[in-house]
Amino acid sequence: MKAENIKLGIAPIGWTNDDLPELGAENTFEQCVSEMALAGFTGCEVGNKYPRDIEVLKHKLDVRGIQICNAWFSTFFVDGKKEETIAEFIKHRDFLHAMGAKVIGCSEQSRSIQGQKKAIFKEKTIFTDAEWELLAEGYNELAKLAAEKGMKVSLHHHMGTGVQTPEEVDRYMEMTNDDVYLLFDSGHIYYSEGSQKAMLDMLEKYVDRICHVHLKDVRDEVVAEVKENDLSFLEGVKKGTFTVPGDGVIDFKPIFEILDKHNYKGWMVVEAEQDPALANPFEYAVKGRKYIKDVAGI
Ligand SMILES: O=C1C[C@@H](O)[C@H](O)[C@@H](O)C1=O
Ligand SMILES: [Co+2]
Repeated sequence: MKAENIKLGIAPIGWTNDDLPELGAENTFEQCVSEMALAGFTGCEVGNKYPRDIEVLKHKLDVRGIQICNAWFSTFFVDGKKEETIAEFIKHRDFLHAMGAKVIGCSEQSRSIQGQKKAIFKEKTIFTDAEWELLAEGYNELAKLAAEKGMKVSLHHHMGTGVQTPEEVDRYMEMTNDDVYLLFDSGHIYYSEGSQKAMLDMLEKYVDRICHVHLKDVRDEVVAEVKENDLSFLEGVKKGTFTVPGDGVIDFKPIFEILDKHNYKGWMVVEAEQDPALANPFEYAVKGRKYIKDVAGI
């Protein structure tokens, strides 16, 4: 890949999982960001243990050569919470802007089952036509608010949410304006469809409206167990659904080729939530970084 186009980050979720606080409770913020830098990354997303004071956070990241590139934001437009979502979004946008980030990765969490004890393959939420209108209207508005600060808003397609499958991503992309973007997460689309082709088709189709990339690998044998036993998303995470690129079933070479062919400019963020007691986060960060070097040449 063209090194000048790409910045490489890693998410803190491999050290401490905010969705499952018992995973990695022992890992400190300092350990996490030091190990990210030591593994060869220059950016990261934001976790619950990060200091919220902008100057303190900037300092602790600057000395390690790390910058914030994005942070998750939950929207609730379908639940009818437009005003609350927008008020929270503005605070989140301003925090990210102060930290120097250019993108805001959102997820529509209305009726999401990703944090619930429900069978992830059987009980996902489906939006009605009227709910899709609420979603699109909300994201069109977020894009304008992001643009006020020279930023881009994106939606993270995600297991267990109303925007998970290729058809749902198509609908989101069709119903929103061209200044509303997609956050591409290799692991979530592979998990949803069980297919490398579906993952690449989605990337190729929307690459020009993708403004942020999560690199997540998947263990097929864990997905099979999740399906067979009607496990929830988080039960799967604990068992090791996800891992770093190069450690699972996904071939990332064509992902890198598509991004490169279309001159994608931005961040690729390794995001591999798994139990840090079983998968040492530093060692897995090094492993993911080495795979990217070997396969993408950067
Ligand atoms: O971007 C993400 C943020 C996490 O909290 C989420 O559950 C994970 O799977 C993901 O892709
Ligand atoms: Co992600």
